Amino acid sequence: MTPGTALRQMRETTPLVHCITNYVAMTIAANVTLAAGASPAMVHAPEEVGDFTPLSKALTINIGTLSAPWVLAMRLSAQAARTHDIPWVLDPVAHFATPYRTAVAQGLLALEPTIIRGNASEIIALSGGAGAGKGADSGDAVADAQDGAADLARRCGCVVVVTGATDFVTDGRRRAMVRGGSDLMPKVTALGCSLTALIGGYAAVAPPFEASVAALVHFAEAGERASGAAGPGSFQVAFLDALHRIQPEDLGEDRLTWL
Ligand SMILES: Nc1ncnc2c1ncn2[C@@H]1O[C@H](COP(=O)(O)OP(=O)(O)O)[C@@H](O)[C@H]1O
Ligand SMILES: Cc1ncsc1CCOP(=O)(O)O
Ligand SMILES: [Mg+2]
Repeated sequence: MTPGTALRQMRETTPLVHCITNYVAMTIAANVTLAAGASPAMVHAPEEVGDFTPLSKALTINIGTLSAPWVLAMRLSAQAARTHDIPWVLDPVAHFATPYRTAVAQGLLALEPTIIRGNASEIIALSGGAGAGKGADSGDAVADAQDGAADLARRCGCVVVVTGATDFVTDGRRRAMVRGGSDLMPKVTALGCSLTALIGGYAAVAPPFEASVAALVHFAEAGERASGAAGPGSFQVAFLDALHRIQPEDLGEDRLTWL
């Protein structure tokens, strides 16, 4: 499925995306997902996620701001997604930073995410390498994460997305890069988390690899359109507008390079 077709289907069906994300990201991730064309719901109480996930067309789990009840909710919803065959996306924010975070990420990995999306430092560490990341921001180049990402994809039977100046996506067999965006994107907090939520929206209507590519192309196009902004503040506004204004025919596959 092409990115344009995926966007058309997402907008026609406005899939409900169950998002468990962090306190920093909640508003922008919801706005990004809405602007692009899906319907996000931020639901994280352990008491209700087991009932809510099965109502959704996709689930996204982001470990940015953890605490024990959230971790329980993450596990319960990932288990529900597996039981009901709902695609789910893992965003392992800074999972290497503390033993607690590492253990939570490994526990979620065992629940077989459909797609993993992280920056280069996160994916290098998740694939067993030693990255330069310290917190939520990457300290590594996407190129250095590619082989580890492909190994991780094969080992986990999932699609792995590595983001940065140029993005990379692999299912362990196919490898593609997506170019575009703006160097203002890493200056706005939680855009990576927002991309994870949007990948959920696309995963509701397209197979995991194609869904990932479509979300990356949509972000790359919107980032480029907003790149004339004076700084990160007005960029965020222009980026949301661009996500909304982009039409299926704007999502050309010319941004994609097969490796
Ligand atoms: N230097 C850059 N140039 C263009 N786009 C970028 C750049 N850095 C990050 N992006 C884009 O920003 C989005 C978030 O990616 P990233 O910053 O890697 O995630 P995270 O916020 O999780 O660290 C992605 O769409 C990515 O393509
Ligand atoms: C700053 C911060 N701290 C904990 S989660 C978070 C947001 C990270 O967002 P992203 O990974 O998209 O930059
Ligand atoms: Mg991130």
